[in-house]
Amino acid sequence: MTIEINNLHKQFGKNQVLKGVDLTIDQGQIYAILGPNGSGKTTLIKSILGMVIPDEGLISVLDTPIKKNWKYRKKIDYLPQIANFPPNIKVKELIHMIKDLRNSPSCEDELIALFGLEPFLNKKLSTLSGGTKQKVNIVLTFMFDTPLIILDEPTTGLDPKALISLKDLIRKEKAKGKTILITSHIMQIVEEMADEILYLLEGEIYFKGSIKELLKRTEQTNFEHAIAAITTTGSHA
Ligand SMILES: Nc1ncnc2c1ncn2[C@@H]1O[C@H](COP(=O)(O)OP(=O)(O)OP(=O)(O)O)[C@@H](O)[C@H]1O
Repeated sequence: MTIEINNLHKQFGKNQVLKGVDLTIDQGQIYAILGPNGSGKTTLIKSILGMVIPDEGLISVLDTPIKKNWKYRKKIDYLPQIANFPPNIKVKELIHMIKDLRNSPSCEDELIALFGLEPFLNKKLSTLSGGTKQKVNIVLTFMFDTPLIILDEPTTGLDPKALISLKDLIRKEKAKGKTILITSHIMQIVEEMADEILYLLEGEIYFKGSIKELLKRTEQTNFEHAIAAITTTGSHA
C-alpha cells in the first residue's frame, strides 16, 4: 500500500478543514483528488508531505508512519501549486541546485528537451512567462526517480503541446509502477488520466471510486456532469 490515512483531522483556527479523513492509496494507480475550492485538497496533500501537521490521525507512506520520520520525503516528488522560485537565478542554476541538494540520479536533459526549455536555460526565473515557469516546475518534479508523485494543479498555464507532453510523461511514470496523485479543476484531464476519483467534501472523502462507478452512482453519462451532481445524489463513500 502506498498511503494509508486514518481519521485525519486538521483545523486552522476555527476552520475545520479535514474532519476525519480515512483513505487508502494503492500502488501503481493515478488518483485524482477533487472537491470544491477550499475543500482541503492542498491541506490533504501537504499533510501527506509532512508540510502540514495534523491535529489528529495517522498517516503512513510506503508502510512507514510519517510522524517524526522525515526520510520518507525522499521517496516523494511534489509539484506545488505555486512554485516560489528564487527570482534572480538562472533556470540551469536552479536545476543544478536541486540536483546537488537531492544528490540522486536525475534525467533533466531528457525533460528539458521534451518541454523545449533549452532557449531558457540561461534566463533568470523572474523573466519567464507563467507557462514556462510551470515547465521548469515539471522538470524539477519529474527529474528524479521516486515511487510516489504528487501533482497540485500540474496543467496550470501549459500550452497544448506541453499538455500532451505532460500527459505522456505521467502515463510513462505510471507504466513504471509509480503511484500518482493529481489535483486539477480541469475535468477533461481528470477524465483522461485518473484511474480513481477521490472527492473531498466538508472535511471527508465523500466519494472514492472509478469514473465508471461515479457515472453509475450519479446516473449521469457525462463525467463533468457527474462531478457536478455528486453532492446531490447521496454518494457518500
Ligand atoms: N496555513 C493556513 N492557515 C490558515 N488557513 C488555511 C491554511 N491553509 C489552508 N487554509 C484554509 O483551509 C481551507 C482549505 O484550503 P486548501 O488550500 O486545502 O483547499 P483546496 O481544496 O486545495 O482549494 P483550491 O481548490 O481553492 O485550491 C481554506 O479555507 C483555506 O483558507
